[in-house]
Amino acid sequence: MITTTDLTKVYHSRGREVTALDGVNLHVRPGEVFGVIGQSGAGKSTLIRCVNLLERPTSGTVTVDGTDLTALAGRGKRAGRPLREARTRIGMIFQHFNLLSARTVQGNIELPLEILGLTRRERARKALDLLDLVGLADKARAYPTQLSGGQKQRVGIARALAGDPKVLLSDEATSALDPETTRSVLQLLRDLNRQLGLTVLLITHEMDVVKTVCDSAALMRDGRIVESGVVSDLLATPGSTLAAELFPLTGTAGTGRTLVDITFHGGSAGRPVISQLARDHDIDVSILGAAMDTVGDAQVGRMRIELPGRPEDNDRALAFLRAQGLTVEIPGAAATPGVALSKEGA
Ligand SMILES: Nc1ncnc2c1ncn2[C@@H]1O[C@H](COP(=O)(O)OP(=O)(O)OP(=O)(O)O)[C@@H](O)[C@H]1O
Repeated sequence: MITTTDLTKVYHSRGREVTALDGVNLHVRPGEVFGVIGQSGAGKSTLIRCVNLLERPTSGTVTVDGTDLTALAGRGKRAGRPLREARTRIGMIFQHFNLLSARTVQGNIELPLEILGLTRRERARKALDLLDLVGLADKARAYPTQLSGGQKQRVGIARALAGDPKVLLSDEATSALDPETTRSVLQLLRDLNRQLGLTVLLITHEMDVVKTVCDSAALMRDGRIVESGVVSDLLATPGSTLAAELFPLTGTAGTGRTLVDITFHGGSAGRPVISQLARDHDIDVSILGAAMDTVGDAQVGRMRIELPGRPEDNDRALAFLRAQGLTVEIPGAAATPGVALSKEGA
């Protein structure tokens, strides 16, 4: 649904060149929620602004729903008609909502519909339908200042859906919201994704957002995508940075002992594997840390355990864990990226 090929953006600022995007290849499949995560300055905002050509990339291409946007003329407010039309099919929501304070909620949602040339009656009907969809049917006549942050973002979402887009871009849409409101807005995005088949590309600096709502994710650093894939595959990939950051584990091994990181997913998350390991192999297992959560619809988790003896003394125990369908890693040992993990440039 969204493909970027060798996307590069170089800014020229005060006689200096800043490479914000450095050959980004991204592939977002139809109907998925795809999260791009990275620290401040990694290039996330630039990427999302290049995807709908608010910024024109220095080189590379952006294809959305089969249209090569980079082949269409203009950019930002000076976009030519074909690009403007293509952009009406791409909705966008923002961290600070970007609502017009002088317009009512309904007036804000009607704005893109005015640009699309709908009649007053058509606009009103569509805006009220959209308000219903985002759970704000009773706020049509309110002004943005009378709304909470979560309600403002719901209006932003309704406005973004006015052009019946197939794609929704979200630029840190929950970063200004408290945790509970964040959860309800993410749930709304998930519902819309399922109900309307909407493809969502979101950027965030919060791992929790990826965990809660994303089917796939990419990690950005210094303008490059350093890791990407389906979240559940990443979790099962030894050496994945994203997996380690989604479920951070701490704890170091005592001398002559073996640290083991185990990832549980699918059916294995509910089985008493550790007690069986201790019983069947007659060893003492120390649990140093664990994190269980629901990713997408599946229970997943990671656990760091310590076994007596060195790794070579624990071959049978490690083989037992692998035979249970678990992903097993010895921290510090050389990682072998699995096939599910695409490492750019590798
Ligand atoms: N208009 C601009 N002119 C010059 N440099 C820019 C411009 N916009 C972004 N940059 C630079 O490009 C790099 C990537 O910035 P970008 O805003 O895309 O990162 P980000 O990951 O979204 O960070 P944040 O989460 O802080 O917004 C940074 O070094 C930034 O300073």
